[in-house]
Amino acid sequence: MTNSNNSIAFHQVTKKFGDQVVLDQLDFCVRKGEKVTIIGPSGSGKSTVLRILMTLENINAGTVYVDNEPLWHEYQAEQLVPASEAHLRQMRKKMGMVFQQFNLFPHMSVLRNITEAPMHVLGLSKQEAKERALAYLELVGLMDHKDKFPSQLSGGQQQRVAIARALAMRPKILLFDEPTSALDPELVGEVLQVIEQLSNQQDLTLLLVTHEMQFAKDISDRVCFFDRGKMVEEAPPQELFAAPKQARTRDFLANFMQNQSLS
Ligand SMILES: Nc1ncnc2c1ncn2[C@@H]1O[C@H](COP(=O)(O)OP(=O)(O)OP(=O)(O)O)[C@@H](O)[C@H]1O
Repeated sequence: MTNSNNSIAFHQVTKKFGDQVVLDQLDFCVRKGEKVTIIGPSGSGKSTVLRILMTLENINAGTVYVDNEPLWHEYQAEQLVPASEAHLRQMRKKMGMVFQQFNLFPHMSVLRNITEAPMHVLGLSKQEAKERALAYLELVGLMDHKDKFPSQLSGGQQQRVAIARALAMRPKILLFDEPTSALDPELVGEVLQVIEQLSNQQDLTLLLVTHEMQFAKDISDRVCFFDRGKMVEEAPPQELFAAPKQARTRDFLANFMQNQSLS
């Protein structure tokens, strides 16, 4: 299963909540530098994939590899054993995540929201963390807002801060969980624009869960359709959207188009 081209690999991963099987012996890979979107109906396990990667959820069976190292396990005497907290801490540094609900610290300025983790997790000095934060604020177009508090920003601006905060940890892999779902429609574009800019960074691996089909088309190298805890179909966007091979993918896309035209 380890393949030096892979950034992320799920090998026969099962995840249950009680009796409910949410991921069902899932096999799924993302190559280094690849930009992949996961689409699929509500409850199909899309966010669970991201939460497992961020070590927010454990798995019941199978193995997850990040950068060719097992995430939820580690090797001891060439045997895979459950991961220690130290191993999980080390692995978490490879990834950053942007959540639907921004999750900024409300009592901290925009700048401090971004400098906290580089200082306390990576051990950067205050000055180094500040320089890094300012560079990413520039990238997301929010330099003028560095001293404001999250409540003084629009949802779109808050999400751009959240992206800068994730980038400031210099992750190899960036995960997005429906980053525009909590935004008013007029604020969606500015966030998508920043993500689109990131999608041009060759060595950054992007994995996005989204209901924005046009966006998935525009930025992805590959789109994966999930249903009932399995990956039903995967293809470059122009193929998957124009000529889905599986009936379940066709039904999902047809339903989606119908809802769009009704709304
Ligand atoms: N902490 C939890 N405890 C119990 N059940 C959970 C938990 N987290 C997720 N689930 C259930 O697991 C299933 C998959 O959830 P998940 O959030 O991965 O779906 P999704 O495909 O991202 O859906 P959506 O598009 O609605 O966000 C759902 O039925 C959900 O109710």
